[in-house]
Amino acid sequence: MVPKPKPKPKPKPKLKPKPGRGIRTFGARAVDGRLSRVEITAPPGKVAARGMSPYREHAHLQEFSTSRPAAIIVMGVSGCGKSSVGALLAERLGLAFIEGDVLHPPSNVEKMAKGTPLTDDDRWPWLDIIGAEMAASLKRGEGIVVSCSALKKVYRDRLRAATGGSLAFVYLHGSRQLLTERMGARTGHFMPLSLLDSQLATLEVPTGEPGVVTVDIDQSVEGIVADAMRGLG
Ligand SMILES: Nc1ncnc2c1ncn2[C@@H]1O[C@H](COP(=O)(O)OP(=O)(O)OP(=O)(O)O)[C@@H](O)[C@H]1O
Ligand SMILES: O=C(O)[C@H](O)[C@@H](O)[C@H](O)[C@H](O)CO
Repeated sequence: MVPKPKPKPKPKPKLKPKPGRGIRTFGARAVDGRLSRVEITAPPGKVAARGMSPYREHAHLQEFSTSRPAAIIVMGVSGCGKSSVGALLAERLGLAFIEGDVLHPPSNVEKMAKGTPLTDDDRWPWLDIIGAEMAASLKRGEGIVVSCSALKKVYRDRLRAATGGSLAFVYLHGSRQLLTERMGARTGHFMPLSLLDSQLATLEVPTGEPGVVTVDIDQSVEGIVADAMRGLG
């Protein structure tokens, strides 16, 4: 009896990437003040990797529609330079700037002007107005810089929640002596120097919280803004 020839094993199909489908990876970069998620697609069969030269020339950068505008709060106690730094930072980033003090209910400003520190209950409505303004900007697809004391962690967390969590803080840090000098030299502002100690006592330093850049204010406004921009990345 002649043995039957064994059937030839079928050749395994070669794994072929589907046309046009490279392997994708993601990164982030700042474009015109917006934090953008970028897609890097390598040609079929290659692994995409940011900065890896063999594939770099094939890499295809594509901005995603999920790119998020930047939302930044410049924070700290009275007289630390929030308004001066916030305005210049916004200009440098090409973003709008909101002076948070103008959003205080008039009763809050009257209270501070009389030398009485604000309470949590005074600040909640104000923080909610700031949060709503920032959220509205982001919804329109616009980045925004706001000056706001944001002295306690609960206040910052409320602002983070209002903006969907994508909020950066630039914390302006300075000595009591320097703050006293700057507040003392300032004229025509409702905030009396006598409230500085209550501001410092209320401050919960944010260093170490996510998205916080701490900058020393013992330098020019330009220097502070340059440090802030480096820290923001
Ligand atoms: N880096 C700096 N060097 C010198 N002077 C500064 C600097 N930053 C701010 N100033 C001055 O210090 C004073 C306080 O600054 P600014 O009003 O910007 O602080 P602020 O944090 O917005 O204060 P507030 O919260 O009380 O409104 C102003 O007179 C401002 O011109
Ligand atoms: O939370 C607060 O106690 C206030 O926001 C103050 O910080 C002032 O608004 C500001 O500093 C103006 O001088």
